[in-house]
Amino acid sequence: MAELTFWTGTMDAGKSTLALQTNHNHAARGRVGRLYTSHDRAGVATVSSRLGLTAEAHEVTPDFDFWRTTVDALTQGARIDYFVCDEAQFYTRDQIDQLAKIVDELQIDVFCFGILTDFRTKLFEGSARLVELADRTEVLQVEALCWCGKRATHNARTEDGAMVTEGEVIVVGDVDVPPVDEPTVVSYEVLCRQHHRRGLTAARARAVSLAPDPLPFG
Ligand SMILES: Nc1ncnc2c1ncn2[C@@H]1O[C@H](COP(=O)(O)OP(=O)(O)O)[C@@H](O)[C@H]1O
Ligand SMILES: Cc1cn([C@H]2C[C@H](O)[C@@H](COP(=O)(O)O)O2)c(=O)[nH]c1=O
Repeated sequence: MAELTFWTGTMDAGKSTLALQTNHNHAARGRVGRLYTSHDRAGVATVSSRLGLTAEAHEVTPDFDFWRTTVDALTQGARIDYFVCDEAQFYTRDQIDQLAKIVDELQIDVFCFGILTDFRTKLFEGSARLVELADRTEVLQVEALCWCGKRATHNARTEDGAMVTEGEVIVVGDVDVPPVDEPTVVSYEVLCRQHHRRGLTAARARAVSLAPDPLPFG
């Protein structure tokens, strides 16, 4: 029986690496797959892992129809055994519905990878629908860590090291710390819930710890 699987974790947890490994392992056994992604940091129609691997993929835009494209391909004689779908948080609710239908009606395995929540801690549309529909939702075993050493569970968006909670939902970016002298750059940092709640990023925690102690006399 084909399955719809959702692999999730914070940014930098290893999802794209696992997506590429999954594709490699299935292809190595002669299975025929298609790789999909949306808004990858490395550019359009690319799946990229921070470990250096990249692969060509099909770009999923909001109007892309998985069902129609797949039925058309099969009708024209193509063989498809599985899909690997990276950055699935950016897919629409309808697109996830189409993927579930493809699993059930066409017996094609669908492996999805994506983050669960955005910088405001709200579920992404695609991820919410995947949690609702997937046969299995798995959390990646490799732990991304907060600066305090606890498991990171949330994705913070930062500007000049300070956490922000307002803005567009989709802003492509990385978890690298931007150079201090650069103009305002949107970046991301993974945090534990406590530090996300308090807006306490690594830069802010460092600034607080370096602040001089108040004098003992008033
Ligand atoms: N220099 C490195 N050496 C070893 N592992 C690394 C290195 N750089 C990144 N990684 C691993 O790659 C992971 C990020 O992989 P990636 O697939 O890009 O994550 P995601 O798609 O979840 O954002 C990190 O959590 C870390 O385990
Ligand atoms: C939290 C959050 C993230 N994004 C973007 C930033 C990255 O380009 C991707 C996540 O990629 P990764 O492979 O999991 O590191 O999503 C966003 O647009 N909005 C957000 O709230």
